[in-house]
Amino acid sequence: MDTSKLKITFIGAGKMATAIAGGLVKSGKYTPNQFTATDKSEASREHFIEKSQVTNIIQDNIQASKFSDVIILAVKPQQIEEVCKEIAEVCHDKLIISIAAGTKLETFYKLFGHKRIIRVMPNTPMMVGIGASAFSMGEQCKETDKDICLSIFSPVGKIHQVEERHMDAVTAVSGSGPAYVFQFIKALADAGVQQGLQPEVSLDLAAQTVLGAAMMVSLNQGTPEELTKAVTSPNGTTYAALCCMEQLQFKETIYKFVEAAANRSIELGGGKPKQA
Ligand SMILES: NC(=O)C1=CN([C@@H]2O[C@H](COP(=O)(O)OP(=O)(O)OC[C@H]3O[C@@H](n4cnc5c(N)ncnc54)[C@H](O)[C@@H]3O)[C@@H](O)[C@H]2O)C=CC1
Ligand SMILES: O=C(O)[C@@H]1CCC=N1
Repeated sequence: MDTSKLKITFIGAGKMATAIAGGLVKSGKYTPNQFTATDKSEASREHFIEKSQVTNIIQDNIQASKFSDVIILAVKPQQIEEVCKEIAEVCHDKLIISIAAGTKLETFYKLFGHKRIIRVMPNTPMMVGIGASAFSMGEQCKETDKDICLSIFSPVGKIHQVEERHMDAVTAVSGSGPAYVFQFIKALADAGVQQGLQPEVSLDLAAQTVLGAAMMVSLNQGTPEELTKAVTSPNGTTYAALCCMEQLQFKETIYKFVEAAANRSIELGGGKPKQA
């Protein structure tokens, strides 16, 4: 679709809005002047301008919403209600996209008095064009609204449509996921230092290893099981490490922290976390 005339406003110009706008400008699919952003914090406004190249940033949410086709709600879940109540009067004819964790479509239907809402869960690697997002469509969205959503999130990564009941799981896997991977890279690099490597060499080897392994899965070079097998020589070094991982219940540990994130997403949406 032709997105060259699309006007998009971010309400909240924090880390995630910066990643989306910055990634889209870098992709060349959008120009900085197609975006407007608002933020109450001067530090956030300065950071957004520096990282995204978008300079059209103000403090007035109503003014910023009035003249845009699409409003992306990028404040914390705790600020969503206040912000929606503030801008609802100028958003009757606008496509609303929320990226807030937990907050349900049903909540937005009540706050805006219409159902032309899309709930998206993106992640920060959008900033470098390798994001992972999923979305659920509100009941009054037009087919062209889906095209608009794809035109915003697909130039900077992969995107899947999911049923809204799966959004808590998406949030726990790919929304929060970059943080788990950063922790893994840091721990792998620190372990290398413990084994005698220089810190910068170890960090580079760890990050490049995660990048390469993820690319192999992403490019369908094999399933994670097959690819693991190809690294593992009988009674070799990888085998020794994998035995240790199993003993330490590596997989079960991951299940547990992903469950903690999903439960928090359920809570943020006003629901009751599932019992383990
Ligand atoms: N950071 C991440 O990796 C991801 C975040 N999200 C969601 O994105 C949303 C934003 O998260 P972040 O960017 O991390 O938070 P952030 O704290 O970096 O950004 C939120 C911004 O909203 C501003 N703000 C607060 N009240 C406002 C108001 N009334 N009007 C205008 N601006 C206001 C704050 O000053 C802040 O700069 C959250 O709802 C979060 O659940 C979703 C996926 C990933
Ligand atoms: O931590 C959070 O609540 C947000 C949602 C997904 C990633 N960051």
